[in-house]
Parts: sequence; structure tokens; C-alpha cells
Amino acid sequence: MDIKKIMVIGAGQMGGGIAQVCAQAGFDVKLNDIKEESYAKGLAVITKNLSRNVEKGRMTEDEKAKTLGRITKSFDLDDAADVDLVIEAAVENMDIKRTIFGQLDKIAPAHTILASNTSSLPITEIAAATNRPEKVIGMHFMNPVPVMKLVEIIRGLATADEVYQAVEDMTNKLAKVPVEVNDFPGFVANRILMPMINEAIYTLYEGVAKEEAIDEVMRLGMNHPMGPLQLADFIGLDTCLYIMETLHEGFGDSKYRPCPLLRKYVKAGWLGKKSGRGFYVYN
Ligand SMILES: CC(=O)CC(=O)SCCNC(=O)CCNC(=O)[C@H](O)C(C)(C)COP(=O)(O)OP(=O)(O)OC[C@H]1O[C@@H](n2cnc3c(N)ncnc32)[C@H](O)[C@@H]1OP(=O)(O)O
Ligand SMILES: NC(=O)C1=CN([C@@H]2O[C@H](COP(=O)(O)OP(=O)(O)OC[C@H]3O[C@@H](n4cnc5c(N)ncnc54)[C@H](O)[C@@H]3O)[C@@H](O)[C@H]2O)C=CC1
Repeated sequence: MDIKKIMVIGAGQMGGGIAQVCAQAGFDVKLNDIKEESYAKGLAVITKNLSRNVEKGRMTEDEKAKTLGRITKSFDLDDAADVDLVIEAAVENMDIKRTIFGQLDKIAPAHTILASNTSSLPITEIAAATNRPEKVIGMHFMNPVPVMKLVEIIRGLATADEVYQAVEDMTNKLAKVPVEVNDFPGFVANRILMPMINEAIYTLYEGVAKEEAIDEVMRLGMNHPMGPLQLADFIGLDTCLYIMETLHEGFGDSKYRPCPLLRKYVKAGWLGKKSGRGFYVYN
């Protein structure tokens, strides 16, 4: 399977990063969003990241211009009619993802692979919204995408071997490291990471320590680059809550219950860095 043209759905923090690394690797990318301002914000972040690469001597002005030239704007899923791979990075919500995949299945050519960057939702269930479950796969990038090396590649129940191989090859072309994972809630990354973050929120909720103290313990005591509350703000508290709910529902085990404080913050619209306030305040 020869992948040349890609569509990335969602120009948020993940979709923007995915579009950037794909365009840098020479792929033509259609970057799709439902909101003009989200697209504009996504493109501004990509431009800033590429400018930093130029400043640091990792890229020439000409390469930056060519990379940006490979990204085109899209507000219509019909633009998937001539792409070889779609990477969906819209919000972490099963109904939204199934609607998108159902529509893509009707629009995209028969050979097109439909991948989701979902953090935790079952690939098999997303695939069941299409008539091509063998061509549906998880491609889980880490945040911030331009920096982090890992991509979890998740096989759904019906994912074909040649589809897995094509996505693994494509991941290598992005200079990322693919790791094969089976389809269970949270896969590997968030099965392990998110309960730690949730426990850190419980530590705050129960008054064991203040935000800065909790983060400092994990930064200085465990050499984590960011404390868990800072990381939760960075990921997005809405995304953290969706992931905990997926783990809780998927395993039916109370050890995955989301902390009430996490729910409260999300209900308040305190979504972390992207909304200006989470466990910390951002300008
Ligand atoms: C929720 C999920 O489903 C899965 C997930 O993604 S979970 C989240 C996984 N990610 C993590 O755990 C990240 C943890 N944090 C880190 O690794 C680091 O704090 C970090 C890489 C984000 C920043 O590193 P740092 O050393 O603290 O800061 P800083 O010196 O500013 O940045 C290091 C480099 O990363 C770059 N960088 C930092 N943030 C960036 C961003 N958002 N986008 C692009 N580049 C970024 C910087 O430009 C810098 O690069 P150069 O100086 O070489 O140009
Ligand atoms: N935030 C993180 O650290 C990580 C998130 N993910 C996953 O990536 C996905 C996106 O997350 P983020 O980028 O953080 O979210 P975000 O909130 O930054 O961006 C989501 C974007 O999708 C757009 N969108 C919403 N519905 C859409 C639709 N129907 N069609 C097209 N665009 C639509 C929104 O306008 C927004 O621009 C989620 O599934 C999340 O779980 C995966 C790895 C890490």
C-alpha cells in the first residue's frame, strides 16, 4: 500500500502536530476541522514550530515554506475522496468518532486506511461504524507530537496484516517509533499513565498536598519531566476525564473511577492549558 496523500481530522493540539510531522516527512496533508478559528490556531502553532526549527538550524526557510505548502485547509469530509490515509484526531468521544468514520467510509476510496489517534476508545467499535473494519487501525501519537518518539499502533479485531504493515512503515517514515498494541481500553500508554494522573488528583482532593508540592515530588523524586497535575493540564482535563471513563466502563473496575475533582473542573470549563485554567492558571 503506497501512502502519499493524507487527511488529518481535527486541527487541535494533536491534529496540528500530526499534520506538521507528516508534511515535514514529505506527505501532502489536508488538515480538516469544523471550526475556522481552530484551523487558524492549529496552523499558527505549526508555523511557529517550523520557525523555531529554522532558528535552530534544523531546517532552511525554503524547507519551511515547502512544508507549509504541503498542508491544505479543509472544512469538508468530502475532501477525503482522493487520500490514501486518514488520521482522525477530533475529540475523545465515541459517538463523534463513529459518525466521522461512517461518513469517511462512504467518501474515501476503497483502498484508503482509516486511522484514529484515539487515546483510549476501542478501535474495534470505531471500525464497526464502517464497512471496511480490516482497514481501520489506531495510530496513537504522543503529545507534543513533534517531540515525542512513540506511536502506539493498535490492531482492532479485524485489522488486516497489510494495513498494520503499511501504517508501521508510514510511522517509520515520520521518524517515530511504532509499538504494536492490542485493542483494550487505554491500550498501554493510558492504561498506565492515566490512573497515576487520577491518583495525583485524588491526592490534591484529599488534601494530602498542594498542586506544586504534588508535582515537585514526582519531578524531583521520580525524574518525571512534568509533574502529573501539570501533565494533566497539558493533555487537557476533558481528555483525561474521557480516558478515565473509558477505563472505568471498559473494565468495570472501581479502581479506575474518575476523581470527583476532575469532573468538577471539567464541568467548570477548567480544561487545562488550552482553556487558560486547570490545576494552574495560564496566560
Ligand atoms: C494522553 C495521551 O493519549 C497520550 C499522551 O500524549 S500523554 C503525554 C505524553 N507526553 C509527556 O509525558 C510529555 C512530558 N513532558 C516532556 O517530555 C517535556 O516537558 C517537554 C518535551 C514537553 C518539554 O521539554 P522541556 O525540556 O521541559 O522544555 P523545553 O526546553 O521548553 O522543550 C524541549 C524541546 O521541546 C520543544 N517543545 C516543547 N513543547 C513543545 C510543543 N508543545 N510543541 C512542539 N515542540 C515543543 C521545545 O521547542 C524544545 O525544543 P528545542 O529547544 O530543541 O527547539
Ligand atoms: N491531548 C493529548 O495529550 C492527546 C490526545 N489524544 C487524542 O487526540 C484527539 C484530539 O485531542 P486534542 O488534540 O488534545 O483535542 P483538542 O481539543 O485540542 O482538538 C480537537 C479538535 O478537533 C476539532 N473537531 C471536533 N469535532 C470535529 C469534527 N467532527 N470534525 C473535525 N474536527 C473536529 C475541534 O474543533 C478541535 O480543533 C482525542 O481523541 C484525544 O484523546 C491522543 C494523544 C494525546
